[in-house]
Amino acid sequence: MINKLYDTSLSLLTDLYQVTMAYGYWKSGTAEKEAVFNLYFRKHPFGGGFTVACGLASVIGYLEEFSLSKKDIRYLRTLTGNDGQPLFDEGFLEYLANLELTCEVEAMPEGTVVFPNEPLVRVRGPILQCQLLETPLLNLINFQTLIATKAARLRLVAETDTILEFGLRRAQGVDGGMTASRAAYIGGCDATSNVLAGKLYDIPVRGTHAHSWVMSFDNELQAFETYAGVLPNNVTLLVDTYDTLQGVRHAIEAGRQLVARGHKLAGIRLDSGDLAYLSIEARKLLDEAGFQDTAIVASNDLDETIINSLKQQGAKINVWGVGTKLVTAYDQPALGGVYKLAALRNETTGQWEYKIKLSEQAIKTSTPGIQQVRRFYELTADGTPNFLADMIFDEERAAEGTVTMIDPLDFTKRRRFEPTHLSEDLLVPVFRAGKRVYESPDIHTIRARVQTQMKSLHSGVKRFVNPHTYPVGLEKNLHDLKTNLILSLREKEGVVGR
Ligand SMILES: Nc1ncnc2c1ncn2[C@@H]1O[C@H](COP(=O)(O)OP(=O)(O)OP(=O)(O)O)[C@@H](O)[C@H]1O
Ligand SMILES: O=P(O)(O)OC[C@H]1O[C@H](OP(=O)(O)OP(=O)(O)O)[C@H](O)[C@@H]1O
Ligand SMILES: O=C(O)c1cccnc1
Repeated sequence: MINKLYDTSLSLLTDLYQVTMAYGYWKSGTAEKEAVFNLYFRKHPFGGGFTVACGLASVIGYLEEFSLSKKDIRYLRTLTGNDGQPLFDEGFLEYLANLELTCEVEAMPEGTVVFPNEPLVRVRGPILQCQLLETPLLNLINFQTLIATKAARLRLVAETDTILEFGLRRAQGVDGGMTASRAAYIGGCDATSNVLAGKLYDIPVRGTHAHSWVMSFDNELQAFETYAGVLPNNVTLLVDTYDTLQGVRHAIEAGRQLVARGHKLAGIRLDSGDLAYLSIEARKLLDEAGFQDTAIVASNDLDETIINSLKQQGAKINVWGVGTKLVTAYDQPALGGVYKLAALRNETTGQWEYKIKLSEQAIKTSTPGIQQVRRFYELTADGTPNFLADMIFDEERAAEGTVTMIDPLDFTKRRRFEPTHLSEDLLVPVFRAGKRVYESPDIHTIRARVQTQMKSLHSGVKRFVNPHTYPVGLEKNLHDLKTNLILSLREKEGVVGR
């Protein structure tokens, strides 16, 4: 998908330090060592209790296209160190020029509801390759996941109302706008004003008109009549250019002419003032004039908090136009996803060596292992799954039979699940030996997945204020492995430090 936007190789879309480390691995003869990296985040965005995974389609596009072009190599050749000498030698550049990805990639399908510390993507392969992918994978997953989550929050408050994404004009550049439009649709918006996103991603496009249309006429009524005459099948009139309620009366007049010609007044749009009061008054005027089916669209710096408040005030708004605060994730501009080394194969013994990054903060200590996530659920009376808990386990050390899941922040909190318990493993194979083995569902299917996943989440987890923490634990073998690694590392580092 991103490759549709850029007519250039994106293989250098990485941080320099990934390339210098790759050089280091190559030079020291460890480039082919088999490694496992997990991509995960530590904290839900927006103070929420859930996150919606998004961006895998871009990751797949990136990985499938990965190949350093002659121009890429020529550029790398120009890079110099602080002595003015080339950073990389020719042998390495030749290695990169011929590099084909051979990694295995597992990932959560887009639209999956995910939780802190769960791998959204797992990459296994030669460490040099895994390392180069750190930055692009984070770039592609972090932002899209953030926006899909924001949109899912909007969907929660908007309930069955229509949400239009209007963000392109204030998005973070071209790519920010394009990927935000896609992620916003996946998260729960119904359509976008972004025409290129409509074309490239098959998202429905919708829109009204701007104040300039009204201002370009001698008077508002003339502007409305002309618009209705030109586009009788797409008439949503912006009524607040001069006086909102007077604007509604003008819209009704233009609407009557439309009806006389066999068309309808689809909507009016409010873009300023007290949206609760104005929508209630506008609704009365429209209903009294027989325009019960005419929708009231509202826009103006909306977000989930304002929409929630407007609903509580009894606002009569059916369509929410949300731009800036959605596509820029205004209140939290980044998801803090990270990509950490979790295991390295010892070439002599053939065994995995588990890796961990220690931190003063327990939450920042990474979890080792070739991780998979098992989601336990039950079926409610109407057959809807009800998610109970997620268990992170090491695929190569999974316990047989009854499993014990341990809360990573409090080892005394444990849950047991019988092997017969309903469950689903969330990471699916995406690449095998560098070849794609997974077909991304179409965007509408991904969007529908978000809503079915959200239905399976307990309402407390979806609450905005002090949400309930969904249980995510480590399977006992993985918990023990992690604890022992921490203890032995502390001991080792302590000895070195003395
Ligand atoms: N009844 C309401 N309750 C809560 N928030 C509201 C209500 N009505 C409008 N808002 C929000 O309050 C903010 C008001 O924006 P602003 O200060 O720009 O006022 P305005 O009347 O829209 O002026 P402007 O013409 O400059 O856009 C917007 O984010 C809007 O969505
Ligand atoms: O407020 P957002 O959520 O970003 O939604 C998009 C905004 O873009 C348009 O305004 P415009 O760019 O004409 O400027 P305005 O902010 O002065 O209305 C539209 O009228 C909305 O107000
Ligand atoms: O179509 C609209 O009403 C629209 C589009 C972009 C931004 N604001 C409004």
